Amino acid sequence: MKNRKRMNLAPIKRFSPYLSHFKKEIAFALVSGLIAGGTTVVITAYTGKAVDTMIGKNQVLFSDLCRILTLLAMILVLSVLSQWIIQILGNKIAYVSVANLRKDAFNHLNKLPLSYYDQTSQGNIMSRFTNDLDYVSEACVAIFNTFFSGITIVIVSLFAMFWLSPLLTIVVLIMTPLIFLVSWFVTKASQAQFSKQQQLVGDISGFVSEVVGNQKIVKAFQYESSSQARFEKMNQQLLDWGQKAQFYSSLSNPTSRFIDHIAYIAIGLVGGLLALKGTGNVTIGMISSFTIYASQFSKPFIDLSGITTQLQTALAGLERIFTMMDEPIEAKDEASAVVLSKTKGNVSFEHVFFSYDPSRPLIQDLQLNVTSGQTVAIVGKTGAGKSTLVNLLMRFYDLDSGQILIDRIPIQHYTRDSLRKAFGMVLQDTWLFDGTIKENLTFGNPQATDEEVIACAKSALVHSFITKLPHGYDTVIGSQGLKISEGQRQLLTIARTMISAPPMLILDEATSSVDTLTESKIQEAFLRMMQGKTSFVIAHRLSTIRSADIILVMDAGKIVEMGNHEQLLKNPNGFYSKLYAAQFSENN
Ligand SMILES: Nc1ncnc2c1ncn2[C@@H]1O[C@H](COP(=O)(O)OP(=O)(O)OP(=O)(O)O)[C@@H](O)[C@H]1O
Repeated sequence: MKNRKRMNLAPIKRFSPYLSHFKKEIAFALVSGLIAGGTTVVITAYTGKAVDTMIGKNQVLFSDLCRILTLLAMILVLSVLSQWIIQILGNKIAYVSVANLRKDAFNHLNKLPLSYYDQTSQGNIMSRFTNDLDYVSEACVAIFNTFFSGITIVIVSLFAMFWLSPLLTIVVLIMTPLIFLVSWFVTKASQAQFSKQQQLVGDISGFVSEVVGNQKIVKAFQYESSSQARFEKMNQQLLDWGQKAQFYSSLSNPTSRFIDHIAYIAIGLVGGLLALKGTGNVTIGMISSFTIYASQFSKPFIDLSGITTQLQTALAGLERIFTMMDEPIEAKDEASAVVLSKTKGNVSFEHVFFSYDPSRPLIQDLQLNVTSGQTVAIVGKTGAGKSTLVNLLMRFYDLDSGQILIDRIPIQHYTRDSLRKAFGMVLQDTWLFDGTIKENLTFGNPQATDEEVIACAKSALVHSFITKLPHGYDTVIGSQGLKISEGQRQLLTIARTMISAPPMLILDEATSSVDTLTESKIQEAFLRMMQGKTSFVIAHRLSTIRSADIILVMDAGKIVEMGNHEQLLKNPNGFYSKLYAAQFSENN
């Protein structure tokens, strides 16, 4: 059986509260729609009357004609004004309600747990906020504009036509479904091409951003010609579909005009016969009014046929955004949760079990006690679970069972914000935003004084670099400003963490892309920052590992060995000894 695509109207119900803020505007737009529809119909009737004042050569009733034309001009102003008001109100209702929905959706997005981001691609999330919501606002504008004036025009012109001539009205009513059907078929054919085109545009922009964002890799692997070929293939496809879409949509105007004209002919023919027979007081003016009524009556139907596919696309967009808004947010803080303001930095893991995917157990029965000021170096092969440990400390994910305690209180008894604030994080991916160096440095502590900022920058060994820049601490960095090296970025993030003065630290030692001098600077800055603070370091440098109070050796989510450097080396067959021999003995 053919699988028919049905319109799912549930998203409209869900979207209606966003429209309900605009009751006044909707009422006003409906009144304006009534005026616009009414005046359009009256204008048509008076145009017919004006024609009837010009019966033939030397038979023009000038005074009547002038009176009708003056009246027509006044009604025309009213009609244009009311249509303009409808458009303004329609735009306002559409764009403000979609802006409110976008705000709520972003607010929800901010509260979603990391697991949602793990499962959903970035492009997918972004397209909901851009394309999908754009379709919704465009469809809203189109619907409001068609709806508010269209409905009244259809109703009033139908009454006017019946009042003038029921027989001619039947002719119009027979033609209207035909006009609607033809426009609907043409729109459907072109929209099918347009939506294929839209999807391909999305694919092309994804491809271009991937190639642009990975230019170094593209160049290093000489991917240019393959990427060019792939791009050209997509581009050609886009051109083909675009041309097809344009071909079908170019049919829309001539076909609906053609049927319109057939309707005119039918009205002229039937009207002429009636006039000749003297049936129903049909006049030439009335026939000319009727041709206009016929096109006014059918226009909203033609518009409607154009909107149905637009509406479908918008509904699909609404559904996607609401699906995202239905995703469960991070569990709220417990009602009795306290703020972790001053911590001594005692951290323990008690029988912690955790897995990202229940079918693949990861952290199993992890036990660890860290006392205030200790440095914990976490080492292990790739995929051992080092970053996972950090994710759990920050409560990015909740445990399957067991407890993590800070100062003997389970972390879920603290507010999430205060818990995360208690840790300063410096990861491999340095994050700096477009802005001045000072703004970047004080991001975590906007109240920091200039003296504090400078002291921390000195301690992070980045002050002299900053002062040599053209505008010192006010130098703008980022895409619009100065480009800085990876090592400098690292030092700036270290300074930023020092300025926000967190009681505990989570560090991921970057090993790549810096020269030896910068490397030793970063290491020194790290050590200064760690002084006296409980620190968890995903460690790659031998010196950090050797000087750590506790070395956690992880494998497949378990702590396989624990102790300090000397203790662990005592077991020559142990995991650490082997790791040490493999990775560090040369440097030693
Ligand atoms: N968000 C996630 N969703 C599902 N599985 C994940 C997720 N993050 C990590 N994993 C899996 O959990 C395991 C441990 O990953 P983790 O990132 O903690 O290792 P790691 O020791 O930090 O590795 P590396 O040194 O390579 O960074 C891996 O098998 C990884 O595939």
